[in-house]
Amino acid sequence: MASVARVDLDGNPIKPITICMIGAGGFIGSHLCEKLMSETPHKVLALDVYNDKIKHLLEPENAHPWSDRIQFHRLNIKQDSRLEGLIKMADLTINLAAICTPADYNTRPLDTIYSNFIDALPVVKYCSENNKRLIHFSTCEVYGKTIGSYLPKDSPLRQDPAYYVLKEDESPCIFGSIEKQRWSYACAKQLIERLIYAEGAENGLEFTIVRPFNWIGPRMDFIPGIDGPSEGVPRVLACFSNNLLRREPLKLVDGGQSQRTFVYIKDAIEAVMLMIENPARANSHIFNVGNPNNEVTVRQLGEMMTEVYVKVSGEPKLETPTIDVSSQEFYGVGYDDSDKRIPDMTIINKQLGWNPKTSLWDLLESTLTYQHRTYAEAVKKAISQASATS
Ligand SMILES: NC(=O)c1ccc[n+]([C@@H]2O[C@H](COP(=O)([O-])OP(=O)(O)OC[C@H]3O[C@@H](n4cnc5c(N)ncnc54)[C@H](O)[C@@H]3O)[C@@H](O)[C@H]2O)c1
Ligand SMILES: O=C(O)[C@H]1O[C@H](OP(=O)(O)OP(=O)(O)OC[C@H]2O[C@@H](n3ccc(=O)[nH]c3=O)[C@H](O)[C@@H]2O)[C@H](O)[C@@H](O)[C@@H]1O
Repeated sequence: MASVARVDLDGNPIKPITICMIGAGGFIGSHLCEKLMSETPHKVLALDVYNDKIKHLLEPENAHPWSDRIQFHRLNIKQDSRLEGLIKMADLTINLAAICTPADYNTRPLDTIYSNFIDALPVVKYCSENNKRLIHFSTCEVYGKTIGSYLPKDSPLRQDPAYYVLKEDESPCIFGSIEKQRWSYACAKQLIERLIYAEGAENGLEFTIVRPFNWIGPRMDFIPGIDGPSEGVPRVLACFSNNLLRREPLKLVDGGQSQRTFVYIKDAIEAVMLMIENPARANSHIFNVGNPNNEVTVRQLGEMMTEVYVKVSGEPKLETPTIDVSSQEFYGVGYDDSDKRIPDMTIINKQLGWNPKTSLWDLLESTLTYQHRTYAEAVKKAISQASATS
């Protein structure tokens, strides 16, 4: 490790710690492990059922300088007696494990609720009982819909940020009716947030809750039929990437009118690093982590991804680059949507001085360059094999 002492935001030296990272093999976990290995002296106990996305960090033949600082434990937290022991061995637990693809919320609501609430319970309990710090990954979906979405379409108040900007300590959580099973995920995440908050208030649990706002980048989800199930529906970045790779129109659900703010995974990881290394500033807080400057409708996202992909692949644009599909057709019964998601940044700015840097165009350019490099050949091969057998 570099001999220059690393210091926290208050100028104090940072002591190396051991982190129990649950869900370390996923999209966010893989980027966090990479950062911790390449830039810090911390140790990681990486827990997951899969490790494909962190294989490059684990392979001994690469003889990484960090090989004694990362240890993979293949386990399912639903049923594994090793969990408490691993939490006890660490100074900090980070829980990322969850079902978090919207296509599952209304079609597998029980698995969604169990994964996001019931399975997270023992993690909270073991942290609380053993006096271990917890960073828990929640979601911006806990805000649900904006207050403004209930105003008449022509109301001038819809333009007033008071009706749509989402604040950790003020905004309500507005979900649809129970038949709209889309909200099973948000509701389970909300309840685990309330439980963690209560453990802090009643039993002194040291916790930080993260609410990511559409973090995107390389290694997010999967490309159906290549490194995931052919019928699987990942999140929008991977859906649109898959369409672009296969040269088929991007599907805009209900006209692509919903709005999102997208933040580059590498910017967001900087925020998590600040939380890890500044416990006194991060404990007992809930943080929005997003990029309010990168707002687009899903239609605009599709158009921008199409332009960027032309640039990175050198392939011409399709004559019909997008098509509209109904949400019922795409996701099935019980789907509903968040209309707009702008994170208020006051708390994370004040506590951690964090700001996102990367524009939407730039983050799409680096991400789609990765998608093209990683998948274009495999997709071509899969298409030619399918046409040979049909
Ligand atoms: N990516 C985002 O923008 C975003 C936004 C909001 C919230 N989040 C939250 O952040 C967390 C991580 O998200 P991600 O995008 O990295 O998702 P991901 O699906 O890529 O990663 C989750 C990982 O958890 C693992 N996991 C799930 N259940 C498990 C179990 N029972 N035992 C062991 N491992 C298990 C999965 O195998 C997967 O590798 C989730 O809690 C998600 O709800 C992410
Ligand atoms: O990433 C987040 O911050 C959170 O929000 C996501 O929810 P959402 O943004 O609705 O999920 P996406 O699949 O990324 O969809 C974004 C929008 O694109 C639309 N979409 C998706 C896929 C597609 O092919 N076409 C399309 O129009 C969806 O209907 C939705 O309006 C997921 O719930 C979580 O991963 C996470 O908690």
